[in-house]
Amino acid sequence: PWGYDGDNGPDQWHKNYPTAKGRHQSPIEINNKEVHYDRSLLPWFASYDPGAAKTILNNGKTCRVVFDDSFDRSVLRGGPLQGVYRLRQLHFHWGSSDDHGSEHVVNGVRYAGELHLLHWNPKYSNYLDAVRRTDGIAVLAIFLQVGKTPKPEMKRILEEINAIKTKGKEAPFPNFDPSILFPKSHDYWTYHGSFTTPPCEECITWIVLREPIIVSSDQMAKLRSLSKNAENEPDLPLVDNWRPTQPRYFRMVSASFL
Ligand SMILES: NS(=O)(=O)c1ccc(NC(=O)NCCCCO)cc1
Ligand SMILES: [Zn+2]
Repeated sequence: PWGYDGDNGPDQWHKNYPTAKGRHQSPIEINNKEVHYDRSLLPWFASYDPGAAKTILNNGKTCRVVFDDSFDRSVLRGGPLQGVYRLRQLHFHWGSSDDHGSEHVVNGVRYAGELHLLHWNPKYSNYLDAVRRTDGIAVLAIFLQVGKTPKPEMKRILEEINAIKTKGKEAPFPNFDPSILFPKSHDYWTYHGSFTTPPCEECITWIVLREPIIVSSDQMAKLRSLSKNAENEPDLPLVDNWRPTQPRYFRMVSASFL
């Protein structure tokens, strides 16, 4: 199956997932020179119910928190979006050291990691139907920057890491409102793109926050202590689960800020 290593890595994905060579792939480089300020862009709002949080799991590719998305319980609205989008899961991408790991790159800057909060459009009957639509999915992306004064709210997720060390491990993760992880500023860039992993469907309205959240080097090391193998297999560190930037082609990246 696909992965991030040489033989099954991002350059090979298109062999089994032809969409990976599409014209609307993610992630991309976001460069100030090519961004268009769009003063008609509205602010975005998240209204999340902490009770919607269910479990945290290691699927061998990332660390994912799953939410109850059986009704409009935790939603994202505004920004470039029409209507509300339901929060389904959040997960992370990170590197093997603090100097890289994010998927999107801003003016040549790679961050240590990137948090993705994935939402789907309930005008479609279910998630799998939404991933087949260009306006089916909205991902809020937040950069993780290593610094001295880490965000205490990250602790809750990282404390659970010990319970999901290996692939397939899952633990209850109740009472969690991910909006506590948001940075102060809601400034964002937005563009149309894809899943950053196979099948790489081009169904995502990306909302990439300009302001990173600060995490500690120890917190990044905690993420890197996850293994991509199952419990009874040789230990393989789960690191560098990020896709390199893809060609922007004829897409416009809009900014909500000057
Ligand atoms: N990194 S990302 O673009 O936010 C992302 C989110 C979900 C997924 N995969 C996912 O939801 N799989 C479930 C069914 C996919 C439909 O083919 C892949 C990448
Ligand atoms: Zn992601």
